[in-house]
Amino acid sequence: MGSTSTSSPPHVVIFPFMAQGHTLPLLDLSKALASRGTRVTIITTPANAPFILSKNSTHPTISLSIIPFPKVEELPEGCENVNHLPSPDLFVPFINATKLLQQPFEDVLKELCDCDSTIPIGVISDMFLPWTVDSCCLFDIPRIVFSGMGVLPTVIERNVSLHVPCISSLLHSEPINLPSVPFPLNKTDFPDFVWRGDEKHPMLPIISEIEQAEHNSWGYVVNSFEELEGDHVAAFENHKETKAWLVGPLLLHDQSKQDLMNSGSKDVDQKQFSPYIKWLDQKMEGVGPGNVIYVAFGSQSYMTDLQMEEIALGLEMAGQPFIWVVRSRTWVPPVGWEDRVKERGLAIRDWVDQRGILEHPAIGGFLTHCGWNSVLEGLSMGVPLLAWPMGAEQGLNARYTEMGLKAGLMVLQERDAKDDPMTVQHNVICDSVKELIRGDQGKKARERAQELGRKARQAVEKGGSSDKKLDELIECLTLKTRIQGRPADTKG
Ligand SMILES: O=c1ccn([C@@H]2O[C@H](COP(=O)(O)OP(=O)(O)O[C@H]3O[C@H](CO)[C@@H](O)[C@H](O)[C@H]3O)[C@@H](O)[C@H]2O)c(=O)[nH]1
Repeated sequence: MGSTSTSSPPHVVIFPFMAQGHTLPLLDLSKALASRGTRVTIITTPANAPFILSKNSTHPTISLSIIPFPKVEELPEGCENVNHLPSPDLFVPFINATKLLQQPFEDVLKELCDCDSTIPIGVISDMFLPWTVDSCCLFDIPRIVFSGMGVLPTVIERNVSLHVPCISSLLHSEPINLPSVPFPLNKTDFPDFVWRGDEKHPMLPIISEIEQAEHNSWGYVVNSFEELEGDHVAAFENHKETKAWLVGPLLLHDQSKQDLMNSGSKDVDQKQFSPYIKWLDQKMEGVGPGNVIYVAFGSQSYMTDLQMEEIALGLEMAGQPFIWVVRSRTWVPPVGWEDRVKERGLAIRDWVDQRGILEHPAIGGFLTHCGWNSVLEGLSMGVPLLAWPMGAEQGLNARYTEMGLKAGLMVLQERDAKDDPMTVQHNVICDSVKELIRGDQGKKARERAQELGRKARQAVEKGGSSDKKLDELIECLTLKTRIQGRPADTKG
């Protein structure tokens, strides 16, 4: 058994899943690790590299290792990111294609392990890359899982499978009360294939692979913090049979903003002069703080043109200034709409700096699909949420925000006879926006969001709960390597 060289800094390999909602938090984690003296190698593919480089260019101890994305018949040529899939039906073929990254990934690990100073103390890889656990075993490197979600959805999904034998037979309106969940749920808060009891759903074999790989992994890092979800960590660890480190909100660790300010980098100039930030500055002068509603539904949601139309009309009717990130490639606004709202609305058909928008004092609320990153980003900036879940675990996040944290309101979405969601009408959107920005319930939600934002910032400050957990994670990995010997020492 060899001894750990004290001269080289600990080295962690990070392998994000190719979807912005999964990549962004791991880039934040990379920066947080790098700022603690850890060397980081991020694994990615050619088409994803420019985005990662644009976010990480200021950290000399973070490097990129680029492996080729496989050519697969079912996927459009050059499509290397879930956000560029033309249809959600291609999600499963995309996941299956990523399995072909295993050999090139192992080639990278081999190269790193061949040199004493670059042997990784751990690999942090996304849950959607379950096969990485086998690669890690091959080189005797601990694999740590990152799911992108919070703690509670996992605990809730586990509890429902234990306590509600046939969720699909429940009525939509029937409340589900689960032990250790302090608010009632509806069956449609769960992912579709869970509450519909669809045993042939193509995601099920993938979930089973993910669970098996988690079982063989060394631990879990979670983008959440003790003060938010600490009560549910024991149940989470119990279910996953592994230890969980709550190290979030990861976005708040980001020191690069400060670094950039100090270095006078052009990224800061770009941010200051981005048209929507200038527009928000003007709104601040005109209508004061907390009056603009920010509307965005993450990087993966799909919406009908009819629903887009209702949102446009609802925002117009609400009379509140708004910024709306429009992801649809097909929708065109109703005739005259743009002229009618041009004084107080901005519809952007591009990738925006969501965090930059949310931290602007003009923002008073966030109409969101409740992807976990959006929830954390809104709350970290003290912005109350108007929750409109659209899939995955978002229904659970939405219910938690509204009833558990009391930091948001929900858009009322009716369901048809088959329990499919119906188009939300413009008057519902209008009333919900008005209540969030100007109503009493919105005021209470804002106060709660601001309180949670303060707690979130404390968690990542020096000595805060997430700051300590991150130190502990590096320490445990380093110690494990010291005790067991470096992976290279165990080879032939
Ligand atoms: O123009 C844009 C659009 C999005 N974002 C960022 O992209 C991320 C989107 O993440 P999230 O809000 O979590 O939404 P999704 O992209 O839908 O996330 C997927 O991944 C999440 C984490 O696992 C899950 O909670 C969601 O259900 C799942 O849909 C956030 O950081 C946003 O700030 C931008 O910066 N600019």
